Amino acid sequence: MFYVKDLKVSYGESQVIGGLDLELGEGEILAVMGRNGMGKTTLFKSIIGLLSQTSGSIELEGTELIGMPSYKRVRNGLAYVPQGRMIYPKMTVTDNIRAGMDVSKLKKIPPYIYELFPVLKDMGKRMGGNLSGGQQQQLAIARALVTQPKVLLLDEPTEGIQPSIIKEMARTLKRVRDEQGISILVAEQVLSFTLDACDRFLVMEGGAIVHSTPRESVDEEGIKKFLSV
Ligand SMILES: Nc1ncnc2c1ncn2[C@@H]1O[C@H](COP(=O)(O)OP(=O)(O)OP(=O)(O)O)[C@@H](O)[C@H]1O
Repeated sequence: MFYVKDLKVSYGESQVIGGLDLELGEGEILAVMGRNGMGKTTLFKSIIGLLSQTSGSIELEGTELIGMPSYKRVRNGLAYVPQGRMIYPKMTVTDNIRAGMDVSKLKKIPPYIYELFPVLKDMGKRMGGNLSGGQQQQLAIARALVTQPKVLLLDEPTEGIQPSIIKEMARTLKRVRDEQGISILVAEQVLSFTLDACDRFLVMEGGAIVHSTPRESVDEEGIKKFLSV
């Protein structure tokens, strides 16, 4: 349902991704793993349309997204939670969630958002910036979900989050997939999290995919080697 084909991305003269292919299946949770600087964020930013020097094909349910500005990609069913979350710190939690609703034309925050993230209901009137890291990550995911995407892109969602909350986030992602039918592409360095959450694993090195394996046959030691410096 979602394909990236022969994706090339450059910053000025330097090509960081040189012809990458990937496929995300219907209802799949796919991990893109790799050390810092291997190109995960560049891949995600180019998929959502934040980088201008991008070529190739990015196709969502038959629609070509290359060349479209980000807001049109979101209207076509992509949602993006960037690394560092980027919630609005001086807006309330409720208004942060509502910020995603222009796209979907939802009038009310759907009940499933609060079923997934009860804390966001309790803290609705607080400023986004006053939430803990884990709560801000939940808020960023909630804001992405109210756009009613087909594909959710998450860039290092566990960064700066406590281990107990990381476990909970893996369960949440599976609920999002199971209950909302959303396919998920997640960039990560934390293997315990992707082992809990993901159906398939890709490893990026130097802007290319160098390893691909389904969850059932994952070689943990092999992936750890890719992740260690
Ligand atoms: N704005 C930029 N201009 C020039 N080069 C960049 C820019 N952003 C990233 N790069 C380079 O592109 C490569 C890939 O970086 P990228 O941030 O995509 O990696 P990453 O795997 O997401 O790492 P991290 O986990 O640290 O975000 C690196 O060599 C980086 O130095």
